[in-house]
Amino acid sequence: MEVVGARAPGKIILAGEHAVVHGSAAVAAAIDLYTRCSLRLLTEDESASSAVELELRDPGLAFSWPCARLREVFFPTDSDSAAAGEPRPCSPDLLAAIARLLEEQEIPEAKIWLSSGLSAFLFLYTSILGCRAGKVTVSSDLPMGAGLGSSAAFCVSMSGALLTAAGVVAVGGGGGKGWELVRKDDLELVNRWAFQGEKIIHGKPSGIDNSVSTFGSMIKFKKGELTSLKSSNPVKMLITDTRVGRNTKALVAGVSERSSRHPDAMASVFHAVNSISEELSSIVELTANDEIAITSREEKLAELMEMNQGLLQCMGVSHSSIETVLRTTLKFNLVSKLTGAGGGGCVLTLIPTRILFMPKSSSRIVFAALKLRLVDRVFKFAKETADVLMEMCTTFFFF
Ligand SMILES: Nc1ncnc2c1ncn2[C@@H]1O[C@H](COP(=O)(O)OP(=O)(O)O)[C@@H](O)[C@H]1O
Ligand SMILES: C[C@@](O)(CCOP(=O)(O)O)CC(=O)O
Ligand SMILES: [Mg+2]
Repeated sequence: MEVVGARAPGKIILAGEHAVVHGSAAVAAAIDLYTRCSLRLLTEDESASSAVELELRDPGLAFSWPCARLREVFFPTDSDSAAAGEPRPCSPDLLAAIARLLEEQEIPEAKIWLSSGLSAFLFLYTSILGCRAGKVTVSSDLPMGAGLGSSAAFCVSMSGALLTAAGVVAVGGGGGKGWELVRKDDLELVNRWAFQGEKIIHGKPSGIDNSVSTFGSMIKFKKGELTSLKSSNPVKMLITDTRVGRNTKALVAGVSERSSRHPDAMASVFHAVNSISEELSSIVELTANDEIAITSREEKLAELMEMNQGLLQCMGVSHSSIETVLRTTLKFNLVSKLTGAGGGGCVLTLIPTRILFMPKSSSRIVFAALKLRLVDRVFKFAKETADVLMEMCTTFFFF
């Protein structure tokens, strides 16, 4: 049995990160960068030592767990009791046992952040397939720990591959093309399993990242409810990666701690973010027939992004690297906000149509100047090489 190229996209959050964990609305869109997962169940002949193997192409690491050792940890009392049909959480005891199991692997200290992804992998694999020998290969276009939802894309592509190998999800059942190839019920099952994986990586995820990665397109998300947003006018964003590493779990926990120290003030912040997300989602859905000029629509979007960024600062999740990108883009009258958990990671800059409609040569000059400044600034504090995430031509996302 072989499943090839199950893939799930990363995302940007246009408004509402962190507040969404506390019940506010948020708006997110899938982007054209993917994590891919392939899986081959091994027969006894192929796997003499009978093991579960994982190859992570991007960090360039491979892991292997003997099935007998997995059985001791995951099914100590009886035979395999994987039940792919019903997603369930990983108990704290099991999580602690997985952490001990991972100590047996020699994960390089510089890549220790992979542990949470490996824990999610082991939990999803054994929950869905039991301790059957198999080889899983993962590759990704996404930077990890940068706010573009690599953890969710990892869990969604993994759950999709595992559930397909288990024979629970059928590719082609939904007819149509692309996402429609998998039936809606099956996508929902993939999403629910991926959420259990995200819980291992994020601690307390809202579910927005796995939902937009599973269902694609642009969504509004509030308290576990997803509304699909239809936008006929493209919005273009530049994504800049500050290359300052951070960890979503710690940032989400930090906001919760601030919220328990200042419950009333933080409730007001979350309430304000909710209003911003609601207004932003109605603006992106405006059609060409609505009587609002593109420029005034973009001005409103920019203002909402600016307000959201201020509130993210209030939550304590901005960072000097993010502030540097904000100041740099502001010199060109462009508005930016962090996206994802913040604390470093990626920043979104709204690129208004007025720039895109400039004669080609002058718009190129603006872009070149912007890019140079960003590279220059980002280079200074990150001490890294040229650091704008992608070339201009590939950083525009059309919604
Ligand atoms: N391709 C992958 N292989 C292994 N682990 C991954 C992969 N992608 C993401 N992860 C896990 O997700 C973590 C990053 O998730 P997170 O801190 O939520 O940031 P983000 O989701 O914004 O990239 C990584 O530290 C790793 O544990
Ligand atoms: C901060 C948060 O709103 C988004 C986190 O996104 P990312 O892992 O930084 O890509 C957390 C969540 O909603 O689960
Ligand atoms: Mg994440």
